[in-house]
Amino acid sequence: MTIPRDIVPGSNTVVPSTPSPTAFFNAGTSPSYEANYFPAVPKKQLKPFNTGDIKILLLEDVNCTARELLQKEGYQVEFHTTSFRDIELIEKIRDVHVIGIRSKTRLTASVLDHAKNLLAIGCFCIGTNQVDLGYAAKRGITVFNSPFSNSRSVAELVIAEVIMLARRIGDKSMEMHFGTWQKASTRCCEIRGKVLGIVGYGHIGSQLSVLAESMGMSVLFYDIIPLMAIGKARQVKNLSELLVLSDFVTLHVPETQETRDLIGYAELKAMKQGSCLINASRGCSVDLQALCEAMRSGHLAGAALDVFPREPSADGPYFNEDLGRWVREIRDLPNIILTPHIGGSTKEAQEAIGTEVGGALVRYINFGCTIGAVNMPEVTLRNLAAPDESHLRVIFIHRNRPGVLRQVNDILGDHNVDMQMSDSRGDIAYMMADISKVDLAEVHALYNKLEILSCKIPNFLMSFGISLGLSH
Ligand SMILES: NC(=O)c1ccc[n+]([C@@H]2O[C@H](COP(=O)([O-])OP(=O)(O)OC[C@H]3O[C@@H](n4cnc5c(N)ncnc54)[C@H](O)[C@@H]3O)[C@@H](O)[C@H]2O)c1
Ligand SMILES: O=C(O)[C@H](O)COP(=O)(O)O
Repeated sequence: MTIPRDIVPGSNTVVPSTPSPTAFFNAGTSPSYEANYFPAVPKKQLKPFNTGDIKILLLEDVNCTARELLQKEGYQVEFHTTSFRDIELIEKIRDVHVIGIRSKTRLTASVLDHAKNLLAIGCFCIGTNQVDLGYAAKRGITVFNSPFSNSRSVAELVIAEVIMLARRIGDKSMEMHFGTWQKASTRCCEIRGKVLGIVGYGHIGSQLSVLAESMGMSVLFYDIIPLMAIGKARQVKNLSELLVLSDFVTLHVPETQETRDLIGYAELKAMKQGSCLINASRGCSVDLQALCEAMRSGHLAGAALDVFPREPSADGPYFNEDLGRWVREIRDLPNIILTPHIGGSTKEAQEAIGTEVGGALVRYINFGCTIGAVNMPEVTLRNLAAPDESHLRVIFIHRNRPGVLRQVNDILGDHNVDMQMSDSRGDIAYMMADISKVDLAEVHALYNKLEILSCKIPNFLMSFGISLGLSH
């Protein structure tokens, strides 16, 4: 169905001659309603858009697989290798419909408030702690990530680090670079027969468990939920038990309130004399001052850090304060491997992430499908065998309150509803319906009614319509 540009006054949309998905969107909440709880975003005008109107901002050198995929859909893609902060980020995000980021770009509530057109966020990584997920949901903004495409890369890095720490390779390599030949076996050991303690037995932790056992290590793990152990690994009851028994402790937990300073003075003291610590999860999980002291006293034999309390937004020389307090001291200590957050930075992982998150964004924009979303109910409908221009998909995102669906269905009820699905996640509800046999005038009337409803109800977050005939 071709939606003419004059269907809504004020639209700049030019419908391309080759058919492409065409949609409407409308976002906003009633400013007066529970302003403290739900964001008061100014009401936006309902306007038609087609793929050529969709503006996508990709930051942090998101892989070219994603860029190509999104460009192929006809979206306008702006690409940057670095992350942005504060005013620069706010300026960049103001008009875009989609933003793609990795772990560095902080999308806080105050940044999101400036993103008036934002429909979706793609986190081209595993972690989503850099985004205020709850606030995004309250703004009707759907967030996607890649839950496991870089797990193997992180697990391989950790195995390498276990061996490097056991053989003090970081220091020996540095000595050679600076002209010293120092051949010694003192404080060097094999990893065979040693105990690897994994904290967080999710995608990365469990993958690492397999690799470590195949190298002859014994694996213990601690997780807040009971999990099936792989191979001969064994789940321990608490963190203390793991710390006391392990030769190498490695962290693979998400950033949460509970994992902040997970390893501090008491935990380091509980670790075995001469053991090593590896952190490739998030910088805030280890108290660096405590680590410095544990290393200086000789209680710990080594450490590997891939993540830091703060991280620079661009590549190049860094100052200690760019990474957080105690980094200067850590840089001077022996047998500490420092890497610039490269756990997931491999060709394989980045290509897979680009395809996965890029694909999820295309499915969301073109079909409203939220499968894989981390802050929205996961909703989709089966593909129509032969959709034509009379098929329209309507998406209505609203607060999960009694009566809203009835009001939406009162409007849809005037049409032939082929399929419908709605689901909720906490306070957010997501309704998707496919209607058929609608002509252009009816689409116009339907959207007028939905717009009037969205102005009247305090529970409205976002709605859009997709012409299924064109998106196939
Ligand atoms: N260095 C890197 O480049 C890199 C790459 C990928 C992921 N990461 C980080 O690693 C984290 C883990 O990744 P994943 O894919 O294995 O995640 P995951 O969600 O699959 O697994 C995390 C596990 O940690 C457990 N957990 C949560 N809180 C815990 C706690 N307080 N104590 C013990 N266990 C706890 C969970 O139950 C879960 O089993 C990510 O959240 C991300 O921050 C870093
Ligand atoms: O969360 C992740 O996947 C990792 O921390 C990797 O983040 P990056 O894509 O910024 O390297």
